[in-house]
Formats: sequence, C-alpha cells, structure tokens
Amino acid sequence: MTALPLRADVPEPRHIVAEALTPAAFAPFGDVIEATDAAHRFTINGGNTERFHDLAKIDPGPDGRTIVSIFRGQPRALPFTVTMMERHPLASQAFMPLSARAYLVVVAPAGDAPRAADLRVFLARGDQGINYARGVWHHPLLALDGVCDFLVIDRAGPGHNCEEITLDEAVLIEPPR
Ligand SMILES: NC(=O)N[C@@H](O)C(=O)O
Ligand code: NI
Repeated sequence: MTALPLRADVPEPRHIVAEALTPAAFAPFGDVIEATDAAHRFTINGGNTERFHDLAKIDPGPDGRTIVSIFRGQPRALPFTVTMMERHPLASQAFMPLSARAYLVVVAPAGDAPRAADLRVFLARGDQGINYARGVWHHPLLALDGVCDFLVIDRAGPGHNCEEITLDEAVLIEPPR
C-alpha cells in the first residue's frame, strides 16, 4: 500500500513535549503554588497546623476586586492542538487543583502576541497550583484524565480583561514521555 503524499499546503504542526513544572522554570510567567520546603513555612494553631505562607502575588489590578471561583474542566485528549492563546491584561489569574489530577499549562511571556515558537508547555502535578502574572499569555484550562475542579483566584471589575489571539501556526502537545 503506497503512503499517501502529505499535502504540501498544510504545514506540519510544531510538536512540544511538556516539561515538569518548577518555580524556577515558571518564574518568567508567575508563581507555582505548592507546599514545599522552599516555601516560607511556619507552625500555627498551637502546633496543629503548618502554614505555607504568601505563595503567589495575587494582583487584581488598580480598580479590580479579587474573586474566588471554581472551574470544573472537562478533560482534553492528548495529543492536543493549541491554536490560540489568551491573556488578562488587567490582573493575575491563579488555578489550584481540587481534584488532585495533573493538568497542562501552556504559557508565553507577557508583551507582544506570541508566536508558536515562544510557547512553553508544563505538566503540573495535582498538588501544584499556578498563578499567571498580569498579561502573561496562556491557553485556557487544560484538564486531563477526567473532569477536574480548580479553585480560581482572579478579578472582577471594569474593563475588558480577556484578549485572545490565533497563533501563527498550530502547536501539537504530545503526551508526556
Ligand atoms: N475565561 C476564563 O475565565 N478562563 C480562562 O481565563 C482560563 O485561563 O481558563
Ligand atoms: Ni485565563
């Protein structure tokens, strides 16, 4: 059986394999929210409780109000094709998994609209949250393996706080190796 010729007019999407989420790797995009030895941690409540203190820079913007919501995400199948990105120019946005499942985080630096080559893909563990700093480009929630709930901390207030762009080329996210 002869292989069908690839269509010359349809470019092969860029392939990206997710990398592990660490505070250092994610630093250009915001904060990783996790209870680790690296956090400013101290005991409270007479020794019953440990506080992992001040883990994310929540930024509601100059005239915004910080709000807390729950997002219930349907799972995405891998490989997943990224064709768009969004940003919140007025405030940060944080996601903390409540379902203890891994999820994907696709980001690009704040500033000009990203090209596909600018994207970074992280595989977050089910005990790691993330906080996108104001204006950081990201893909909307990418839950995996089942319906997942996330606590979300972002902004309510005047102004348009969600801008979307279509990428110059599609990006295929492979299953983690
Ligand atoms: N639209 C909305 O609130 N969700 C997105 O911002 C997202 O990052 O999932
Ligand atoms: Ni968002």
